[in-house]
Amino acid sequence: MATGFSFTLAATDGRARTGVITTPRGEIRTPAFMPVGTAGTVKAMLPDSVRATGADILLGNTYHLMLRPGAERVARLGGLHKFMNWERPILTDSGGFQVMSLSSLRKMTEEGVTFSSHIDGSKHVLTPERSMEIQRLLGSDIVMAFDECTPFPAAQDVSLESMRRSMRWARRSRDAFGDRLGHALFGIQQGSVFREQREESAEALKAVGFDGYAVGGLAVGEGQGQMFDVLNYAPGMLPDDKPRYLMGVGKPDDIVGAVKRGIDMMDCVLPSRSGRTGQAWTRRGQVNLRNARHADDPRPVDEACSCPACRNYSRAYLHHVVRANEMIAGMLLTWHNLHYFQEIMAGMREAISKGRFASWENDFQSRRSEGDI
Ligand SMILES: Nc1ccc2nc(N)nc(O)c2c1
Ligand SMILES: [Zn+2]
Repeated sequence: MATGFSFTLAATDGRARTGVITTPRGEIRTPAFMPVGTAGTVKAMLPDSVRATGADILLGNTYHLMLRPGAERVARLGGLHKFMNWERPILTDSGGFQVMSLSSLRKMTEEGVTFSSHIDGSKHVLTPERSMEIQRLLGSDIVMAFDECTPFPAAQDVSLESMRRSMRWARRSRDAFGDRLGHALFGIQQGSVFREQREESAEALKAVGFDGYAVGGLAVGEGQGQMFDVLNYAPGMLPDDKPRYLMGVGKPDDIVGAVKRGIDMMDCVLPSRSGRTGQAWTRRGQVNLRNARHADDPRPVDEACSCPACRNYSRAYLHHVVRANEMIAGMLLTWHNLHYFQEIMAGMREAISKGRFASWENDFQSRRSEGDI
């Protein structure tokens, strides 16, 4: 156990939980949503703005930062926190998922993965040991074990072999991580949509021992129905006194459904990526600001929202700057979306602490009309 890192459960309501992860760089209120800062920036946001939306922690990526500007360079410059001017906790993904989704000329062996950079074609290697070294060089507070995200769909035997390799890599990650005081190492459960494989993976991870446990291998195209089917049992296989992190999720109703099933942490590019394409997520559904019907609308995106975009700008203005492809469009809509996602998390934390999650969820679902509003 890494001292200086701890998780305290404050309340549960059904399978939903709320609590606090304490780290030397600050507290993380759970359930927590992590904005994605892939290459050392949450796109279109200043770090202070990210904090203003209510984020306690953000996510960085081993794959992107090792390729550019390079992990050793970031370390020479004082580490990722100083480099990107974010002094609160950072969780870094371990790279395997991004290698498989972004790089070319990949070759996977028991040792690890060799690949060519999607930026300049240069050759690179990622192994559990190198991934731990990169995340240490970055100064990551929460390090993810090096795994293979089993592609979906996968035949049962293919999934089994993939999961078992990830479990061998989890052991190597733990051994290479050492005991970085104040830093945590999270294991990642695999096993696709196969219950007995999820069970075997959870047992293997518990035998190694981690500071937190992620549910990996989901949000890979299986759809919400199958994801929830797995979440109906997978989180419960993981230790209940450690944080449970669902990777790559998701839309607002995915997030609520995951917390309802026992998930404590999530990350997704959705609020920032969709903000850059003119999409606003609101408590009543999605608003596509590209749509001409907003051209003369003096109202804010959401009257009930206190973010700078809703306080100071009309839909007409946002429609204009989106259509004109002005930078402020991505800035304002990213800020609004991240603010709204954090509002969902704050609402759930409060509801769980008061034993009112069911009525909060009912209210959340009833406000959302389908389609554009
Ligand atoms: N949907 C996702 C997103 C990110 C992931 N990262 C790792 N390391 N492993 C997985 O299974 C992921 C799945
Ligand atoms: Zn807003």
